[in-house]
Amino acid sequence: MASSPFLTGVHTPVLPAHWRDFVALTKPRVMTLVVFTGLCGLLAAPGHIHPVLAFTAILCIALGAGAAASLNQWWEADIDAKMKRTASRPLPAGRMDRQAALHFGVGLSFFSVILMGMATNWLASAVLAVSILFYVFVYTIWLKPRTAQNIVIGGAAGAFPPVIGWAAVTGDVSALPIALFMLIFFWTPPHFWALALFVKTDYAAAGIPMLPVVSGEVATRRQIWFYTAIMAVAALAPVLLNLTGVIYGTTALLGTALFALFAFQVYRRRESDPARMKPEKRLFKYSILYLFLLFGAVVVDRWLLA
Ligand code: HEM
Ligand SMILES: CC(C)=CCC/C(C)=C/CC/C(C)=C/COP(=O)(O)OP(=O)(O)O
Repeated sequence: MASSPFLTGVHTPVLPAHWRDFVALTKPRVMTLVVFTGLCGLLAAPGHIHPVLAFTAILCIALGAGAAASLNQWWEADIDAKMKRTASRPLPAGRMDRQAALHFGVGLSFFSVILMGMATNWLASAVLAVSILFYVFVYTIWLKPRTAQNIVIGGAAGAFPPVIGWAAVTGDVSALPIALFMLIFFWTPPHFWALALFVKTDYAAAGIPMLPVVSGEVATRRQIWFYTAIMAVAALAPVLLNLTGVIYGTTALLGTALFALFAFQVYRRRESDPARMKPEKRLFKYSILYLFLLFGAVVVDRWLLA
């Protein structure tokens, strides 16, 4: 973009942003999995919800997650500008005014939370509100710039969608959605730190105290392994507690064994072998497939065994 006399700073151009930039602001690729886990929570819940209301509930999760992502980028425009991975986002690239991102994020937050309450119930609406507030205030504003454990606690925000989906149908929260919350909660550290191992130079440049930057690679690899072990317990908990059936049981067992193998390879790794995909990259990619598979299995189980 050519520089404009109306610019008040690098990140605050005066121009109407393209609709595509508003879509980009919602981090659509990451949110596919967020929405999928919410959908699975909804489909696994006992009871009945009208398809139109079910669709509205999932739409609200998507809009709420998009709103939270927009507010995250509104707050982090300067940080994003310093990292190669994020420098081309609408705000650091100067394609959108910061105020527009703020208004979009706040407006969408209210819209999604209120619509959720009107279409389903106010428990689902309240949990959606908590997850947005948690991502923006607890993770983005408070923990992320301060501690290397930022994603462990702050990552809880991303674990709420299955609880929201479940609550939208049942109006309450029981053992299975709590187990699914735990699964995502303990999945997040290996998911993110695996990625942080191969983009850590970016976080160092932006002054964000991500674990590999602060404690080094060896400690990060150890922590990935540690959280994978806890995640394995969370993944198998629904089976042990008899909350799911044989399809989830088999998927969780095999899927988690492979996750543990990849995490162990990350833990053991000392030197790079340029000929092969880095173990951390493999673990990161697999972490996404893993969650899709396990959540899908919860739903298949519920519908086949119903
Ligand atoms: C605080 C917690 C988390 C952090 C810091 C984190 C960070 C990241 C980062 C930096 C990427 C790289 C790609 C990008 O920037 O678009 C990524 C990718 C991804 N994350 Fe996470 N993540 C977290 C939690 C989650 C959760 C809870 C989910 C869904 C349940 C999720 C799903 C994904 C997916 C699907 C991708 C791949 C996107 C693509 O294909 O480009 N993440 N994550
Ligand atoms: C329903 C609802 C509100 C869900 C929230 C979903 C949620 C919190 C997902 C977390 C995933 C995510 C985009 C992390 C990025 O971290 P980052 O922002 O530190 O990544 P960056 O370095 O790419 O900006």
